[in-house]
Amino acid sequence: MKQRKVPVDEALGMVIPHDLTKIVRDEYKGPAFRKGHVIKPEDIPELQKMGKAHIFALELEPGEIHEDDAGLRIAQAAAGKNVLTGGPKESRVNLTSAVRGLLKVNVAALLALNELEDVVFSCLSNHTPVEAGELLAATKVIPLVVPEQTVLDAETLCETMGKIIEVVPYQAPKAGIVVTGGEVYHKRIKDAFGPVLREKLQSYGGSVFPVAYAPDEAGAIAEQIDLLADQGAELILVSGGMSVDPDDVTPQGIRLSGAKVEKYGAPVLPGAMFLLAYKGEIPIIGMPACGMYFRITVLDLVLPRLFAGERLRRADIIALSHGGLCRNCPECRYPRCSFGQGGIQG
Ligand SMILES: Nc1nc2c(c(=O)[nH]1)N[C@H]1C(S)=C(S)[C@@H](COP(=O)(O)OP(=O)(O)OC[C@H]3O[C@@H](n4cnc5c(N)ncnc54)[C@H](O)[C@@H]3O)O[C@H]1N2
Ligand code: MOO
Repeated sequence: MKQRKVPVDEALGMVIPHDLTKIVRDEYKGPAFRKGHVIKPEDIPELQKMGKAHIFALELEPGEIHEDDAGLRIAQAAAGKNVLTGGPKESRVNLTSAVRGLLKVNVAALLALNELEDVVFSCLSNHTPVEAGELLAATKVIPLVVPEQTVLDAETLCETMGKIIEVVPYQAPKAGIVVTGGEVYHKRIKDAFGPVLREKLQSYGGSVFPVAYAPDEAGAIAEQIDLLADQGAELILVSGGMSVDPDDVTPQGIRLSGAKVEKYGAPVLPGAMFLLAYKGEIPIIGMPACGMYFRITVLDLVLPRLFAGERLRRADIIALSHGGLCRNCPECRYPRCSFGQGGIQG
């Protein structure tokens, strides 16, 4: 790269090669002059007021690439399904989501990309639920000019290791709910769990069968699970009876329905007594009573992934331990917080 230093008062008609940022009394004001701006007579005193005695005209050598073009090419190489790339802005390129869904980060490829000299790619944590239009990631190169080989290496990496990020839209499985507990079944108290679970399922766009009820008997719980499965439920939540009382028989009921347990006990708080099983292809969740009392629980880490079509295993539940402790903030800002954002899961 060659840079020609030109005194500002001789720069009339020249092209500003990159954004010139104005800092007023230590306050960042954003670019005063955009890259590509052609200097007009009235700009010269303005540039001098900014303290610029010279501007630098940039001449790229063969095999070199400007930061804006490099950032754009890396962003385009990294963007998987449902990820949009914007134009370079102050030399960084933002990647946003085209849809509502689950962000998937190819963690191994992300780390390899950031190993490349002068490349930075920064993103939200793996498995973050995101909205359409939401900022997912940003990328840039560090110097003003990089060897084109750096960009070629980034492009090759995204071809061989896979795209860095994608967003999987939520599918809309038909879901069933079995509310357990003799006190509710015998109508001694009003069901407060069913409506909470129904609303949560519907928030991902799913349709929900009418809530089924069962007393604290494993056989009766299994029967309701079987009935829902026969009716075509593709996901079943079973509430309550998940703890250590003698009448907490929901895990037994789930097993009795023929479901195979992946994990009973999640390293997530709230949600420790959570259970995930599969009856054939149908995920069956045993949800402890905390799901009724707390707005955000383990269910909010697991449901978006099930709605995105993931088959979760024991190891996936164990991986939730990193970031699995809710701070129980006075004002909940989930998912804009560390809950469920360990980021180590591949
Ligand atoms: N000694 C221990 N006690 C508890 C433990 C433990 O490990 N050792 N774990 C605690 C944790 S963590 C949780 S979470 C809860 C788990 O509760 P369960 O899922 O077993 O909940 P239940 O016993 O069925 O109910 C608790 C409470 O909530 C009421 N309930 C339940 N379902 C409904 C409903 N559909 N509508 C209205 N109210 C409902 C129920 O009547 C009970 O009062 O256990 C901790 N304890
Ligand atoms: O399953 Mo419980 O969340 O730890 O309250």
